[in-house]
Amino acid sequence: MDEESPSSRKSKEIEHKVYARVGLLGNPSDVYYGRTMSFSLANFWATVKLQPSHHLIITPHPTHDLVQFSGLDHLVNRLQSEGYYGGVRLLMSICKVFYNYCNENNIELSKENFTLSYDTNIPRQTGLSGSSAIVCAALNCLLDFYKVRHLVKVEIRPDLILSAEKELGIIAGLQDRVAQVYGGLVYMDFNKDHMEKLGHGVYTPMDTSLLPPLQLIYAENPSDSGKVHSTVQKRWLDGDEFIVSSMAEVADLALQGQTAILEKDYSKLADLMNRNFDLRRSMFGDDALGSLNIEMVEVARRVGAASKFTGSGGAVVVFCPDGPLQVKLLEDACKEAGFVIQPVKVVPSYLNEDDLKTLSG
Ligand SMILES: Nc1ncnc2c1ncn2[C@@H]1O[C@H](COP(=O)(O)OP(=O)(O)O)[C@@H](O)[C@H]1O
Ligand SMILES: O=C(O)[C@H]1O[C@H](OP(=O)(O)O)[C@H](O)[C@@H](O)[C@@H]1O
Ligand SMILES: [Mg+2]
Repeated sequence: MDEESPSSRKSKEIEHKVYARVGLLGNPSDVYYGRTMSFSLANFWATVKLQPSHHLIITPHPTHDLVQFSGLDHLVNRLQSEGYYGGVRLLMSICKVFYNYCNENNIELSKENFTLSYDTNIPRQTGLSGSSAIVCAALNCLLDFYKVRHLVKVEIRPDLILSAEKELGIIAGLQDRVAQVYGGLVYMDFNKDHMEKLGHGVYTPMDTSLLPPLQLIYAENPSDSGKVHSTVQKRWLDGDEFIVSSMAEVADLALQGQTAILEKDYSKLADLMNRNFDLRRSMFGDDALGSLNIEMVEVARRVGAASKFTGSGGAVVVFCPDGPLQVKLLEDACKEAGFVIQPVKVVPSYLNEDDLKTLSG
């Protein structure tokens, strides 16, 4: 085989950055044929780098995929706080899903190999979609490396990213992946008819400047979306009436929220956000949500702000309807409680021309 010079390999290097996401309204109904409104969060991101190489190599991250420890106590502490998994399995899984999708759709892939590595500053397992940011960035690298971006429709990409996580037994929904493929603020309808007919939801990008200033609170608090969802998913599949009707109400909040945002009716938005969390709490129960997560929501509510989880737990999105003085009160309360608070920065849509050409309609 031809030996390439290091500089020629470097010039073929591909890197993609994908941001965290905030579920603003309607989550977790995306897992249950509902609706959500979510946006891509500029505060945190994951990057995946692809370099052409002789063999196909998945590089473990030096800290997120730690395999060398100072001793047994270090190993055990690490497993207790962060669990067994980092991002390697995510990268492997998206490679498999991508390869199978291309095969099934007669998309020819050249025989070249690559080395994939990743980095992320998205707080780990905090419901900010750290997992799908890594998968989405890797998919973007593969699409460009094999030059098949124009052959894989934008609407299908969130399904591929989700399949990569389902493959690993992680229960998750599409909202994260849609926000991360599209960028910006997106209203999503996962109605069963659409999903069955089209194979994906209906995604409507919205103007991010319609959003009021929002705050993000988070804690170092790994929560596993798969574990959090498992009991509720089982009850939903069994047709549990309370779960089915509550989930339908959660989905309806996103529909009402779309109108509220378009009309800049922010007091309505505040009510919808609060109701969203209250419904989650009644369905999942306090034990599954965890006291620290509940406290993050309550800290905000004690200063009169509206708050809810960004994802399945670990981070909270807050709206202070009374403005900067209320934000200051919230900052003080977070400091006292030991939570990190940051103003939300929203990422504008980042579909490029090739992506837009694949959009149907
Ligand atoms: N920051 C991270 N670095 C490395 N791997 C991560 C990170 N966050 C999540 N993962 C991987 O993704 C899996 C699922 O994470 P998940 O519970 O969905 O968290 P999140 O809310 O961040 O998406 C984890 O078990 C782990 O394998
Ligand atoms: O429970 C939720 O709101 C979300 O949980 C998962 O996101 P995560 O960031 O991993 O907590 C899931 O992937 C989403 O689809 C749910 O809406
Ligand atoms: Mg996740």
